[in-house]
Amino acid sequence: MTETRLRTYTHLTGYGLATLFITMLAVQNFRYGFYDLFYLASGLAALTIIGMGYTAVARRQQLRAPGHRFVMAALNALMLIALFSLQQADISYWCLPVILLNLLILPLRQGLALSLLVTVVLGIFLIGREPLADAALIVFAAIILLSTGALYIWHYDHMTQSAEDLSITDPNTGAHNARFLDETLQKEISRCQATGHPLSVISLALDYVDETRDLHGPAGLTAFYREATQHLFGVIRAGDTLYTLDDGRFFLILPFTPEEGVRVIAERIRRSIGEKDWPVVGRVTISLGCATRSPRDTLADSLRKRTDFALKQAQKRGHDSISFAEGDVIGA
Ligand SMILES: Nc1nc2c(ncn2[C@@H]2O[C@H](COP(=O)(O)OP(=O)(O)OP(=O)(O)O)[C@@H](O)[C@H]2O)c(=O)[nH]1
Repeated sequence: MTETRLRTYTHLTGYGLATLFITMLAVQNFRYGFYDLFYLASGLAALTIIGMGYTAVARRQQLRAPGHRFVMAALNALMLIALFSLQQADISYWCLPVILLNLLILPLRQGLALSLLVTVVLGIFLIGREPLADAALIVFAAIILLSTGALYIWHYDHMTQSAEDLSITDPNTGAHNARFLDETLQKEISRCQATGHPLSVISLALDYVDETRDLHGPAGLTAFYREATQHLFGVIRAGDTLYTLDDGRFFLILPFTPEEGVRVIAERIRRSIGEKDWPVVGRVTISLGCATRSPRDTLADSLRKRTDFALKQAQKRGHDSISFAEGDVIGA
């Protein structure tokens, strides 16, 4: 299940349960003739129903959906205004589920800020009206609810983020992995089609891999890939992204980079890797295949194929060289 769909279900369930609970309160108060509380509950129920409608309408944007902020702000404001204007201590219990609903519906910081505000206002109201022990009990319950809910949601957010990072990161090098490459490259291509900005890519491989593995073992090769990743991160500019592929190749996506630009950066990378004395493996060389997106490259796959072909050309013509998808070669 995607995060967007999960949030849609969570928001619908949260608003749905709140609507059920508040409607029961409305009916109960109507039966006993507490019309003020009946009107208050009806107003709150109307807001939670609006929240459900908004969730359904904006179901594809649930990760951002700014409308929830307004619904929840109105719900909290109505509750606090009623607390002071109706002067009924019973309403203080209604604040408890609202605190939980804030945390469930809003992003953690906003939910926490709103719930803290409700708790503080609730405390001020109760201390002025109720015996201290009763006031302390309700405020304590609100704080327990608030901290448990916030802690749980923080933990969930953290776990989701870690799982997401792990699924797109190569565990050895710390760069992004092949799965994320396809996703990002397709997005970059679509962006270029819309804006007309240039886009270039580089496929990069260590020369004489088998010999290096024989000489220094798989651990030596792994150490080189790790070091080279850090080196490349230092060479490329912000906005460029680096990927390590399963066969030991590196791939670079260079947004806003025209053909002349990719020639500059490719040569810079080739030279800087060749000049460095690497731990374990010592001096090494690399080959690079480069391509700049043409209007024919509407799919990530076609741009990757052209780049891989250019890399093969570079490797065929002698190592320590750069080949461009058009066939130009510079270097050794
Ligand atoms: N994507 C990307 N392009 C680069 C990088 N370095 C150089 N280029 C390209 O090469 C061109 C010339 O780069 P440089 O020789 O460093 O000249 P520059 O005037 O300092 O480059 P910028 O001010 O970064 O545009 C740039 O305009 C870019 O298109 C890099 O790290 N990443």
